Amino acid sequence: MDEDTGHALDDPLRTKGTSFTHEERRRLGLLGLLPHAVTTLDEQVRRSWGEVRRQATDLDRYIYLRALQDRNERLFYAVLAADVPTALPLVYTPTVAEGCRRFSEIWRRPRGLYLSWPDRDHLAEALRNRRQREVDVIVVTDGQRILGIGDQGVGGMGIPVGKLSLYTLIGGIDPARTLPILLDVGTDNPTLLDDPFYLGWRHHRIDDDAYLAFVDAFVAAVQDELPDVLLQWEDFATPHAHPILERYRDRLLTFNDDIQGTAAVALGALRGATEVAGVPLRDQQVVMLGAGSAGIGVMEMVRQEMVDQGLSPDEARARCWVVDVRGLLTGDRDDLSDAQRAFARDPADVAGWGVEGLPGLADVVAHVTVGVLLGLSTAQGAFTEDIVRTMAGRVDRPIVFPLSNPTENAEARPADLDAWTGGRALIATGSPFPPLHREDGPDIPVAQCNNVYIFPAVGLAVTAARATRVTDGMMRAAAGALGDASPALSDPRAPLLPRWADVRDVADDIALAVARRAVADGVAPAASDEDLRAAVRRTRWEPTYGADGSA
Ligand SMILES: NC(=O)c1ccc[n+]([C@@H]2O[C@H](COP(=O)([O-])OP(=O)(O)OC[C@H]3O[C@@H](n4cnc5c(N)ncnc54)[C@H](O)[C@@H]3O)[C@@H](O)[C@H]2O)c1
Ligand SMILES: O=C(O)C[C@H](O)C(=O)O
Ligand SMILES: [Mg+2]
Repeated sequence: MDEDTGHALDDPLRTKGTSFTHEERRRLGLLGLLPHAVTTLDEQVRRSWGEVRRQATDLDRYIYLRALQDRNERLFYAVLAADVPTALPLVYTPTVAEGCRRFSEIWRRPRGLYLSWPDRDHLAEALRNRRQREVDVIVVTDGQRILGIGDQGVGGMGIPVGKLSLYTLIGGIDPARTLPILLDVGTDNPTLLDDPFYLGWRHHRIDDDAYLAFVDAFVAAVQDELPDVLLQWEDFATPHAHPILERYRDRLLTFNDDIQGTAAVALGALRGATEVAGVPLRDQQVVMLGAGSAGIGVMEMVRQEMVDQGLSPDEARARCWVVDVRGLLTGDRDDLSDAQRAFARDPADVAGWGVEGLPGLADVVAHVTVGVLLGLSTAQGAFTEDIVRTMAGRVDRPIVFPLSNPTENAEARPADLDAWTGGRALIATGSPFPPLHREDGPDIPVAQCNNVYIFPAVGLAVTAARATRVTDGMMRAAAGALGDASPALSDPRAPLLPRWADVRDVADDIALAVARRAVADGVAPAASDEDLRAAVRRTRWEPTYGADGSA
């Protein structure tokens, strides 16, 4: 935003509202425009939390906080920082799902860029109209696969907005340098197409070559305008997610959060879990329910980790089982993508099971000593009592991660998993759940195995280190540093992932590890550890008021 023409009171990046001092009010032409009292940021934060609590529903809290973000960004981030565990589910998963569903109904003010198919010949012009001149991070979606709730069309914008607010809260990226983008290529959601208030382009989705040409044109415009930006792909449908990542990953500073960020957080959580279970990943049989971009992304990294732990690629593959809506991925199926085919089992592996047709999850768990059960399937309740009890009958500490979002899509509820396994299950979920109750001690928080532990730190790392690519090694480094920070490594009763109170410190550690790896991989300028640590510290933006109204 142009600082010279904007009014300090109305510019969300500059305003302090009632915290402008009397001297600033005189100097900035604000005298008389505010009530007399001068409040501190801390008082504004407490007052805002009172307002948040007073709202009737979480959707109302989301609307309140989004409006605050549009009004006064520093206050918004100070509010979030004051109570991260309470704020996170309100601005992010799961409430953001409702915010996306009802996007057109609750619309207030524009934020970010809407690049629509009818404007396809003017994408560069639209990009030049952005309010932020310099941009460190773009999060872009086309709204087709929002969390586990499907096609939300233009309503998908809630996701880039929410993700970028966590880039700032957790990764310290300056909010003035973040840009949410929605590629509006239509929607196939009949409810939205029939909704008189729908704000997107009312048309069925453009697909195939025309879609790819549109994405190409978008990327070309970004490369022209913002060549150094980190471009994060988010919530693209699986048939587009992998091809898009492969198309651009060697040409841009880019990654797909659902594929790579999810893999890194899952591997990080598995570190503490396998440690407590006393069985390293290389000795586990791992089952994934769901063969979409998220599930396959996680299994790729799991397999790579098994190889790093000493297995051959074939031995590692033999420990991986992937089940989708039809059943087990097997080599005789003709409906698998290349990425899925890498996990297809030889039909001979299961021939002796006596199952007619493709084995399902229950069959796999009945015939294999499964130690790790992961869910990225969107299938509510798919980890049934029978399946979990069978698993728990074979292994001492079953590792069970129902990772689908939002809450209602989870494959199981932690309290049920806890009950069915007599408290032996090692659990992490994608969405937040209440802590597990213990008669003989304090409640145990359930780790939220969500890529929010990863992407803000990756953004901080590439910005600080001035990286030009996101390599697989950098994502592995993120997983490793997160795993090292697991509270379960020192206390087997502790959650598998760091507490929210520590998440910003952990992001610094992850960022340092990722930056180091970027230098080692030759995709960032040479720098010592000390330089990188200083760069991470320097890059971090904090939600405080400057000495006057101009900063
Ligand atoms: N925790 C996290 O950080 C995180 C990150 C990314 C994605 N996710 C969640 O993962 C889920 C999947 O995302 P995606 O992009 O891979 O989706 P997707 O729709 O591409 O894939 C879903 C997969 O699950 C399978 N499936 C669907 N119903 C099933 C059923 N009843 N039984 C067995 N398999 C079934 C499908 O065949 C498909 O392979 C979403 O809910 C998303 O929110 C969570
Ligand atoms: O957005 C989230 O909460 C995680 C993940 O990116 C998802 O798509 O579910
Ligand atoms: Mg996502």
